Amino acid sequence: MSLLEGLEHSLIAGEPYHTEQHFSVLNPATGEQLAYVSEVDEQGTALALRAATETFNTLKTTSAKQRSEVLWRWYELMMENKPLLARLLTQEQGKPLKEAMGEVDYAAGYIQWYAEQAKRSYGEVIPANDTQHQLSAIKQGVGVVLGITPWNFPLAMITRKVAPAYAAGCSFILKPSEQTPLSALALAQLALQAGMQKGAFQVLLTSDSAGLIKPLCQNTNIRKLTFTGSTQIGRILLEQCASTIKRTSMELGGNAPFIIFKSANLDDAVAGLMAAKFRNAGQTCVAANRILLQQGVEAELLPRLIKAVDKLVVGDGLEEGVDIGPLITLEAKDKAQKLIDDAIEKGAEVIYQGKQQSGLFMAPVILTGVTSKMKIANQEIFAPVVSIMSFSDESEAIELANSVEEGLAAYFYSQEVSQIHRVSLSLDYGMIGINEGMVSNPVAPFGGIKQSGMGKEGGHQGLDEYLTVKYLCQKFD
Ligand SMILES: NC(=O)c1ccc[n+]([C@@H]2O[C@H](COP(=O)([O-])OP(=O)(O)OC[C@H]3O[C@@H](n4cnc5c(N)ncnc54)[C@H](O)[C@@H]3O)[C@@H](O)[C@H]2O)c1
Ligand SMILES: N[C@@H](CC=O)C(=O)O
Repeated sequence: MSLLEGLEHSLIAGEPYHTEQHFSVLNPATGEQLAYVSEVDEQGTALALRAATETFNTLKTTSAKQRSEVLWRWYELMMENKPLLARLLTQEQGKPLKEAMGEVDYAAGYIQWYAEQAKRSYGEVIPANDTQHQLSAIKQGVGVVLGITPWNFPLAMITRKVAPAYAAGCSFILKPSEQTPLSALALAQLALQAGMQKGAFQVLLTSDSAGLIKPLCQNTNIRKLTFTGSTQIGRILLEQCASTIKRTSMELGGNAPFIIFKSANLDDAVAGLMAAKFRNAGQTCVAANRILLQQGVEAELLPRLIKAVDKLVVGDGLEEGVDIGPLITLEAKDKAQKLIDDAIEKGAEVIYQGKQQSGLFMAPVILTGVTSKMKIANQEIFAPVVSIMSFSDESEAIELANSVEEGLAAYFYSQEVSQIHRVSLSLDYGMIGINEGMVSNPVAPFGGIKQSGMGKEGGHQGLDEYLTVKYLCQKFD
């Protein structure tokens, strides 16, 4: 069977699960229906829970080496199917094909990393205070995991959860975004082909996330929830998990400052900003949301920025040469336009406006004179809009940067060694790009602080999210 056949049903205990209720998956570039997928029902959910619980027990009898080998095979299958996966991703999510190819590599990179890390969940021997005891700490899989993922990275946001969970010996039930379920199903089919147990990675499809997820959050068989999405939904899920004291990881929204100091190499800063702002049409959690420009560099920097932005091509991501695909929905485009209008009303100036676009496409916009009073500085724009604020000195830049409730990623450009040291320590963010606009990397701990969430994905830290530490205290006669 081709990878793309049968991507219409939830995948439960290794089989497609058919129901009568359906919802449409649309291509945001063309509006055409890509698939008409079935909604999981209560029976299907119960079946998935049973399979996940049984599989967690089976996984206890597998070695780390066996799980590592399955992950390696899954990685290889992803790479073998890279063009198919990338095309499907562009069709359901909209990002340009070259970015989709990059996401396949990035997503597979997490599987490869955790194939290696699976064998390294070391425990420790603890020196006892006497000679009659041996104390140690071992690590074990946390149990059945529920994962909920967004639409903006339909592959990578899944593999960076499922791969470490499986490496740790956990079974996983995924509820992907209703906008991008097909990539999730394709990933799960490849995992099965790679030899993953049938209940190890199951996918539940629904357009009623709230209805499906609330009882699962309250279910005692599920020991962990890992969520990637907005802060607003993260808050609701934390409340729902409180009754069963579930372990949680929360990868939530950002509002990244991108600070350009006088001492920066301005060509590098523009290149970094283009990557941090325009990847995925601005729809990334780590997108540069507030560009903080030191007074005095505008005259040199802005013409370079305008020149780079003017080269961007907006269009269907499947077309050659396209840099910016459609936004995910009309609401997303309307929201971005409202943020621009509010900023203009409060005194911001549009210094660049690309050619107006129809449908879900949006041309790049550059605004200057943005202040903290404007809505655009206080929420994720999630669109190709560069929003520029200005500051006079380093302490003002840090105060402005830290003035929001989010703390996911921040970026700054400077060539002064002592300034780099000071600013790195002062920014209240989980990830800092220093003279670099792209921080994402499977080998490093990705995650935010403050209201951007808790927990890490990637790095050796990402495995610990799925492990519990058990202390063993053994007495000798
Ligand atoms: N920190 C990170 O690593 C990271 C990565 C990617 C995206 N994000 C954030 O995700 C957001 C964009 O994604 P989105 O629009 O899909 O976010 P969202 O919060 O609307 O939805 C995320 C997921 O939650 C589900 N969901 C929605 N309401 C729910 C409910 N009441 N109960 C249970 N599940 C529910 C959705 O169906 C989707 O699968 C942005 O805020 C972005 O910053 C964060
Ligand atoms: N862009 C992030 C995901 C958030 O949207 C990443 O690179 O992993």
